[in-house]
Amino acid sequence: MKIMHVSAECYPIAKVGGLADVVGALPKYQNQLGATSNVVMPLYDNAFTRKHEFNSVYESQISLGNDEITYSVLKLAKSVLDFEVYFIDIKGLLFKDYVYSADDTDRFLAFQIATLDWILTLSDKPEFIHCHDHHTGLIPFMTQECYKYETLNKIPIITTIHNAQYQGWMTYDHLFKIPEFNIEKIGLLDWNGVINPLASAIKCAWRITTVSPSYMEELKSEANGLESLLSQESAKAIGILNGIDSGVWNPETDNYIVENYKISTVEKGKKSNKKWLCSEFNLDESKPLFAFIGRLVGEKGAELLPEVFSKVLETNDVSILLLGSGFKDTEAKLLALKAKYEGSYNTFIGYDEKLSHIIYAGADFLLMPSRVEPCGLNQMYSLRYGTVPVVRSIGGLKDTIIDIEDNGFGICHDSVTIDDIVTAIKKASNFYNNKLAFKKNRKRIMSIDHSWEVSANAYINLYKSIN
Ligand SMILES: Nc1ncnc2c1ncn2[C@@H]1O[C@H](COP(=O)(O)OP(=O)(O)O[C@H]2O[C@H](CO)[C@@H](O)[C@H](O)[C@H]2O)[C@@H](O)[C@H]1O
Repeated sequence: MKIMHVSAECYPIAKVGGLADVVGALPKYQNQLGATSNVVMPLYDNAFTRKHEFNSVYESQISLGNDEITYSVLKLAKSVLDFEVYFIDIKGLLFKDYVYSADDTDRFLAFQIATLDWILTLSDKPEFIHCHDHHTGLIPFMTQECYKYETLNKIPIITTIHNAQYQGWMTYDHLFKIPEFNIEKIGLLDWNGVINPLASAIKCAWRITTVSPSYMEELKSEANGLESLLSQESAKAIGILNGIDSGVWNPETDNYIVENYKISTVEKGKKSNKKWLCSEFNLDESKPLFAFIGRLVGEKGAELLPEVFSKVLETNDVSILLLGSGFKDTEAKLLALKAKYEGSYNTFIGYDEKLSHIIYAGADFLLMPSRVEPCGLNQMYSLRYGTVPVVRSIGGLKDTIIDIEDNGFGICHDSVTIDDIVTAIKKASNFYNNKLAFKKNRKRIMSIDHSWEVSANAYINLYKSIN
């Protein structure tokens, strides 16, 4: 079975969020199941590409409207991953020092066209093309409707929605950049009067998946405008829970963390990591340490955090550490709190992979007060590192975390309000003080298995079900 994943991100090559983690792990686990699964992605100007050498396997030109653009398909000179990655290199357009920015429309249009043009030339074509999010959302339409890709129209296209909030909207000024098709089919691109790549993918892909079963259900009533479309197409849609790469996210072997540990040494291991964090960020290690890691955006409930933290720190004996970036206003408010709560609160604005691993290892609790959470990986990483997730029960969080009061192992709250989040933190704090139960729970959560094996197989079965 030959599968080609098409994605804007892939760990460890280029990561903005959870999409990279999934695309960096799923092909590896599919290969372990006997498939030949690889990835095609843009070549960016980043630390990974500067550190590695590439060979060109194909060179040609695409038309993007009136422009003729030269592109190359590159491969790593020496394979460093457990799957093959093909890079679409377009100088001046894709090859930038960022993944996403204001010029995404042309960049990802060019990426999709170059990818399909190149696949057309392959003698050994993929049997399934697996697209991820709206950056690849026009591929199902183009293979189905564009004349030049007619020979690809028997290849099943699967689209996975990692986040339906972002849809890649573009105005009709861009229509002429899409390779020629029967204009009567224009409705397959349209949603509410604009070209909507995610909506188009939902209409045209052979199968739609979301990254958790609950998120699939929730999208039917809340999908940033796509509710009715998702309900209409629900017969070809399924939710498959993400896994985690247990090779990368393993406290026993993780090279990033201060001291490695396993279930039998969890108390000592976590203590060393917490000590390092508390000394680095001037926090009191005798108090329970609550952490937040993620994009500071509305979906994650991030703009409530400054007020939540103030309320909690006024009356509770806790330490809080935040790692993230996003809304400038939220960043400024979070930074401003530092002076007031010196010694029990700190925040690191930015992206730092190594620090995120140490936080999963050293924190006692991980906060995820998400408004929307298609799956969420942070809670699964934190379980593996013996850190108790404090989550809002939604999407994948609902599918993976059970509250301690329901014989579970995490702390859950129902709504995203300041009061609800503060109450959940207080409940977590009380749980921390019940030392025996807390320690027992750490061992319990570390043994929960969320590795990719099961989900990678679910995708293989999905491909097989297409005929
Ligand atoms: N400042 C920072 N420094 C270092 N690391 C940081 C960081 N901010 C975030 N990360 C890392 O980025 C990843 C975030 O993954 P999530 O799945 O939680 O969220 P995201 O919303 O990006 O993904 C979307 O896609 C994924 C994958 O399908 C879904 O799980 C999710 O619900 C959906 O919103 C984790 O590996 C986390 O450690």
